[in-house]
Amino acid sequence: MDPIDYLKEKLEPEQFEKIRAIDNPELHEFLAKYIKLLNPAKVFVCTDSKEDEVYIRRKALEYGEENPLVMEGHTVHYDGYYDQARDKARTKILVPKGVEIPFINTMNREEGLREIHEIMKDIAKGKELFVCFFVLGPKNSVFTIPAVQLTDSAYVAHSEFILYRKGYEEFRRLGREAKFLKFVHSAGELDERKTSKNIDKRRVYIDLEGETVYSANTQYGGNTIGLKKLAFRLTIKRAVEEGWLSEHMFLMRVNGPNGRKTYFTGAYPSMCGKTSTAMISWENIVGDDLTFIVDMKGEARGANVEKGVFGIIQGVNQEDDPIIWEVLHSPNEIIFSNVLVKDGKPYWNEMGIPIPDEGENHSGKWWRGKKDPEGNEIPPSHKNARFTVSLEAFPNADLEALEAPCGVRVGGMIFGGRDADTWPPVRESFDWAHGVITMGAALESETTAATLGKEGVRAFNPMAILDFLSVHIGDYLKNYLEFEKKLRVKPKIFAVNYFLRDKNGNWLNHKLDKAVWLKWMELRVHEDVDAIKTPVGYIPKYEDLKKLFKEVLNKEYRREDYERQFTIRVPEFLAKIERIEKIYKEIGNIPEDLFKILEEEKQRLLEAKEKYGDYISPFQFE
Ligand SMILES: Nc1nc2c(ncn2[C@@H]2O[C@H](COP(=O)(O)OP(=O)(O)O)[C@@H](O)[C@H]2O)c(=O)[nH]1
Ligand SMILES: C=C(OP(=O)(O)O)C(=O)O
Ligand SMILES: [Mn+2]
Repeated sequence: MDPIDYLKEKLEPEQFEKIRAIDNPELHEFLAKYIKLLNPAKVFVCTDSKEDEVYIRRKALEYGEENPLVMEGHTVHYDGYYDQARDKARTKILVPKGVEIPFINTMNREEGLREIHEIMKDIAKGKELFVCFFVLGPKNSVFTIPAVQLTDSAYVAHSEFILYRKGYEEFRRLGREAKFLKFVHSAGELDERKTSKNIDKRRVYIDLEGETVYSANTQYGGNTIGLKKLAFRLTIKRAVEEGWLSEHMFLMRVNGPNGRKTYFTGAYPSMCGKTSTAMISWENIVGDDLTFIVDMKGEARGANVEKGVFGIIQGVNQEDDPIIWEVLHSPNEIIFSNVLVKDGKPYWNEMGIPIPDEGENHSGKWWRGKKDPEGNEIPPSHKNARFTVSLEAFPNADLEALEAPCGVRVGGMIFGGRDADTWPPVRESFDWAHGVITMGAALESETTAATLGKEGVRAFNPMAILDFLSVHIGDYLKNYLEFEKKLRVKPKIFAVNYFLRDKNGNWLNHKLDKAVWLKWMELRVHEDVDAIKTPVGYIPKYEDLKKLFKEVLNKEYRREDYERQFTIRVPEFLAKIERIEKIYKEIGNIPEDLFKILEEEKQRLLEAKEKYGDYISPFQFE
């Protein structure tokens, strides 16, 4: 049967008309195929109208995937107890037979498609299926990528309305021209708490060839929100093929002297500080997770892929995060996930106020001391509990930059991770290639609760992107190195580390110190301050930081703190280079420059060691 005829027969006339209004046979074919396969009782098609959005929100409550909280606009959603993070093991990139890509969990495409289609057969039986249209990036711009999402979860659809720009009209405008991404999701059978029941059949399969991602038997946003980490795999591939950058980066404005606005991107692995950095009260957030960077007339221009925040709530407190705190306590449209609820109010770990001793959380009815089946004590909220809210709710959002069709000029790019013992808090690369290789490609970070599995293990994570990489790392790095040649004005590249510890495991920095590093980087982009040359890049001078600590945080910054934080740890740096070299040597197709640049860094470190010893005070280099 012709797809359009099938849709006419299956959908109610009002819904069918919405589909018919989009002149795109490829879309019709896709919809017909998956509506047939998933076999829902009912289909709802979302246009860009307010009513359709309200309908989704209402359905999330009606179907019990969300429950209202006392504050207007607030709801709570729970994911299953074992469905609280990204499932790396069961997330696979589908590739042609025989193809293996280093570090990437791949599967033979035909086999994967067969398996997922089997799992998804009749999976939405008895449920309502939502068909939603969005765009990645600002509308009608060089960044725009249209996407269609099928899901039987009103929670997923609701999250997407908060996080992405509506795209129905864009599909109508583009018609057959739309080169769109496709997402098919089903939460599968739900239990009495409305959480996915068949976790053993949880799958996230990414079909690069068909630009389609399938997600089944899971609800956690990192596994299900199509336009977020699922689309990211597809856009990385497009970017590498087309010569631009699709990155795991926040995008923010740092306010310099005399009203100067400088935009920065920052790539840190999940749970390593993207949202907390972009949210610093006196700077301005444009995005907190995903950024597209293209060259335009020789400038690197960045745009937020999204328009909302799916942020980690643990640790959000009134003192360090006054703006998020205020937003979370105002009648905005917010979905709280996997938090503790008592008397209709949400609570989370480390929120800086007393938390009730019982209530409801991701484990069901909860009381202090409750243990899970593995014997672990269950905290009030899950470590990876989140809030979902639109950027419009934030007084510190730079909404003009958010919607700018040409994006904003990127002045600096930052790489960072959880590193207890090697990298200083902030440093600047000698040039683009030095930054790309020694800061981006050499990034390591301790694993976190954002993915299932053991936490706190140091892991190779180039550009904070390893979990999402869909192409060979060599091709990805070549594209990065090539990108520089398109640029007349090059962003400076920096590395940060918020997570240095002393021998007793105490942090060497406060959570807000990052605000100072940002101001220093802003000055460096414009060469307003000098810096100290070390074997691993430029680091700040003590006097400049002392002044900034006073101005930004009204804090005294002691010489001994500076010295401890910015000591160049030669043995750790050398060990790291060795680990990184070994990793890259074991795989082919790596740009020669990578080994050359690492070797040069090693030689500089060895020379310094000869002269000053293993642990070198920053004052030695002045
Ligand atoms: N010790 C320490 N923890 C931090 C710092 N910045 C953020 N965090 C914590 O790191 C976790 C993840 O931060 P978030 O910004 O949400 O990470 P994202 O996933 O990269 O967006 C939160 O629990 C924060 O409280 C910091 O400077 N120092
Ligand atoms: C949604 C996620 O994003 P992040 O932790 O990077 O904010 C995730 O990693 O699942
Ligand atoms: Mn985040």
